Amino acid sequence: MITNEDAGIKDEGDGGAGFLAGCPGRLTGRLLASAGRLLVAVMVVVGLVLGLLPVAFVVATSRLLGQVPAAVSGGPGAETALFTSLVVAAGILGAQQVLIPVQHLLGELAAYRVDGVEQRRLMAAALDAPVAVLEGDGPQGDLRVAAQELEFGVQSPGQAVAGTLALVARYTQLAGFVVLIGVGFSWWAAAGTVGVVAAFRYGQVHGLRQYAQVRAELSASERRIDYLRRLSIEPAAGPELRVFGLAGWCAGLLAEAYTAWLGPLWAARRRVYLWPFVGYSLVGVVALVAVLATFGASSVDERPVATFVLVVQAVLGALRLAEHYPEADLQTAVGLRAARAVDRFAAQVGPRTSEKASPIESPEREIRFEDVSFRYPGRDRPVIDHLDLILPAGRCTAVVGVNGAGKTTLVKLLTRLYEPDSGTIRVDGTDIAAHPAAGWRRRVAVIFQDFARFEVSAADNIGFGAVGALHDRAGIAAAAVDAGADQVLERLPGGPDVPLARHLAGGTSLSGGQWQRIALARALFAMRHGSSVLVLDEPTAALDVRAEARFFEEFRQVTAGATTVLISHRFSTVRHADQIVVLGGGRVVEQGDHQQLLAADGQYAAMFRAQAHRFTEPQETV
Ligand SMILES: Nc1ncnc2c1ncn2[C@@H]1O[C@H](COP(=O)(O)OP(=O)(O)OP(=O)(O)O)[C@@H](O)[C@H]1O
Repeated sequence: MITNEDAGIKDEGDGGAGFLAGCPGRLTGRLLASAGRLLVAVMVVVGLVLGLLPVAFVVATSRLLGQVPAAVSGGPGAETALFTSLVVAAGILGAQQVLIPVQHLLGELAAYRVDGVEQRRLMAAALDAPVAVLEGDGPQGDLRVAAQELEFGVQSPGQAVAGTLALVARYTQLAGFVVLIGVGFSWWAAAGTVGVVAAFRYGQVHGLRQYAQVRAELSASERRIDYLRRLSIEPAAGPELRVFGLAGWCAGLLAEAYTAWLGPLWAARRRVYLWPFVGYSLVGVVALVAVLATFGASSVDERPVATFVLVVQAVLGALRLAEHYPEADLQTAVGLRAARAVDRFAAQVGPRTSEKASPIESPEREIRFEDVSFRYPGRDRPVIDHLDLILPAGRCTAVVGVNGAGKTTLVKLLTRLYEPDSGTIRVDGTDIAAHPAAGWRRRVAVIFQDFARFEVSAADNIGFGAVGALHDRAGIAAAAVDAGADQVLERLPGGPDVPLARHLAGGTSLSGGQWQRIALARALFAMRHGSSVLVLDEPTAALDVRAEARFFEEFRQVTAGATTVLISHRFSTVRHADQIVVLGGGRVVEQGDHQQLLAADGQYAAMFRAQAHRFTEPQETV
């Protein structure tokens, strides 16, 4: 659960809560650097000019009005002076009209650059993250927030940077008007005007920041809405939603989730945004009345018309700056949220590990689990509990056990997707944790129970077993033959290069068993390119009986010399393994070959007989 302190919403000086909110803090500083110094410098200059132009316009038009009496009375050169002032005022107005789109374009460019940098950081961290981090609740929330904001770019870090730079124009303009009031009328009135603007702005910005904080606190609700929305529109659960008549249930849950999200949001909006805004605005109105009363009390006769008009325009111009800034306020209040999420996520992932680590030696004697224990984060009981196990090199070890016994977890430890809490996994005496994980993984080919189905061609799906050898089309074809996937490839409507995703142009889809053969071929292709440890977690669960029998007939030949770990609930295949290990309670409870374990008449024998019984018992006829 992410607290507000974790989320860094209040602190960090990223703008504070004052009317100058949005000014660069540490985080904004880093993001500004991503936009590029030159671009930021140009934007600051454009902002300064854009801020000064309205002030200059007020001066020019006041001067123009001041020149009218002389022009009317026909004084020498008065008409020319009037015309010059008119041209100057029009020029200023024109320059403003030209610069506003320029400011907008530069802002978009800055946002694009900053979001690009953040997006790359996020993707690098996500692809580098240990599975344990990726599966954690907090990191998942951060990933979602960051990916969503960066993808849509509405209130993204880049927009926060663009918004921050847009404030230069606003506050330059305010400073200009204040100077005009000070010089043209009184510095007390100037200070009063600043006070009015500050009060209004504080109400606006403070409220928005509180609102952003509430949004951050509701991220769990947002995630639930996301899940339900995806459930409703994506094809994965579509068939079951329809067959079990779950559409109404899904719609109801979605409505509930929206209410659970919007209720607190609306309440918070009233609490933190509306009422403080009303309060600060009242303060502002009182100060405004005081300023205007002072001004009204002074006699027009005391000052030239031009000065009077100048001050009136300056006061009104400054007061207009007390409004909500659509180009900056929401962006600076919410936009940094994704950048903080990227920072937090990257901090949990730690420094990047090298993909280029050289592979460590293949096992010659054994892979040994020594007193290994492991507990999933948040779980109170260990899944693997002081486990000792030897996997002889070049032999096939089958691992069996009831559902939830920890077989897949064993594979995750072997492939270093998780690290043991205690104990060591050694390859010929060397601790695998002593080397970069990538170096060890290059020796391991694995098919997980829920293997990946990449939305690329069948050939690439196989080639991803050794991505550096993707060009080895003959090897891919041979691996496909070994896995019995050659017929799948041959029957593909557009050949092996059509994408295996129906929503892609020319794409097609495969059956579960066909996919499993592709995944098998992927692991076997990896074996052709340097992997020597083969891990198969339920490799034939989706294969028909003939395909399974054929696979295991050829399996020994294809995997000859490889250190193989085979997890399966099918005892017809397990029985051929050189060694069979029964896992229970996180430890090895039985070990031996098929005959030895049958003779021992323990758990294995009971499980084997139960399964064999199902196939040999005569079926009752009705
Ligand atoms: N990512 C996870 N986070 C928390 N607990 C997990 C996680 N993955 C698995 N577990 C738990 O660890 C235990 C062992 O799971 P594992 O998948 O290793 O079992 P298994 O022996 O492979 O089961 P099966 O035969 O059903 O595939 C189960 O109780 C499961 O709930």
